[in-house]
Amino acid sequence: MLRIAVPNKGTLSETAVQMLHEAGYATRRDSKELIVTDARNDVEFFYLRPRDIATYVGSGALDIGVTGRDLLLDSHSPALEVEALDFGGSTFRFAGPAGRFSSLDDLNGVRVATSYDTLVGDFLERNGVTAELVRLDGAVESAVRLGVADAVADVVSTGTTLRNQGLEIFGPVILESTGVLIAAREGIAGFETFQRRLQGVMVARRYVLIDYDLPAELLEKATAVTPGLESPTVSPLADTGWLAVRAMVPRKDMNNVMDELYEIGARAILVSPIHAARI
Ligand SMILES: Nc1ncnc2c1ncn2[C@@H]1O[C@H](COP(=O)(O)OP(=O)(O)OP(=O)(O)O)[C@@H](O)[C@H]1O
Ligand SMILES: O=P(O)(O)OC[C@H]1O[C@H](OP(=O)(O)OP(=O)(O)O)[C@H](O)[C@@H]1O
Ligand SMILES: [Mg+2]
Repeated sequence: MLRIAVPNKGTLSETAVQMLHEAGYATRRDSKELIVTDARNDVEFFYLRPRDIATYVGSGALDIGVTGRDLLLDSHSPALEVEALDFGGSTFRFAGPAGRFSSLDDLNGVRVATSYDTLVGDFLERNGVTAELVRLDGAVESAVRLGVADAVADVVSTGTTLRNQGLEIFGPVILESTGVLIAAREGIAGFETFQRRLQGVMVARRYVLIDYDLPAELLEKATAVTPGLESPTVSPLADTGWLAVRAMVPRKDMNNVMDELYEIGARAILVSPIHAARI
């Protein structure tokens, strides 16, 4: 039975669990449930703190996990990052009081608060900077105002939390992070099926199906606009001068694609969602 670690709290949890649900797996019914056995799919899910997941997977106690790249690197776990997922994207940055710092070198000799002291320590060391790291559990943006640090290093998404504390980003990007699928090792039995199911959910979210009718002589032009994954499906209409065309297009592009197809001469252009996919 495949043993999978899932975040039980925090930013990654809800989206990760929703993704498992869409991929056809059993999920917990209430937030106190820590283990869910999905016998039909031969998988067992362990709901764990996001920060601990890389440790469980890296030790081999669990086979696979969903966590953040920043948490994986901060843990120094030997777990392998196998795939970037479509959620939990953030940037890891230094920030300080407006105008106080301008470059990484300005951090020499100052106190930097962070919940990711290993990640930040490694970065500073690689760059030859010596700072005093102040390890905090969270809400590190308050550390400067409260006087326990001179600067912070933390996850930035919209930047609202920093702004509200009068802090400004400076220096290089420490890390571009995202939700990731991690594995204890290569070649775990059942891993590929699990991975394909998650990929299927991501594809179903990212793409839509487009159908349209087209005068036959315009097929080449229309194929250039909707090349599909392999190539579009083309079927005859009862009127021999016309074709019906179907292809996948990125959801974010669908309105531009519809406009372009209409201008070329396509009609009856319809878009529908994809509920599930195996690519
Ligand atoms: N605002 C955000 N937007 C996107 N990803 C985020 C955000 N905040 C955190 N993350 C990502 O989520 C992961 C875990 O962070 P999160 O803060 O949710 O966990 P936690 O700190 O353990 O939980 P909690 O904050 O509830 O104590 C990290 O990979 C981080 O990069
Ligand atoms: O750039 P923003 O959109 O403002 O988001 C970034 C904030 O979100 C996370 O905090 P979280 O709510 O997880 O609290 P924590 O710091 O206690 O973990 C992160 O640690 C930042 O503080
Ligand atoms: Mg947090």
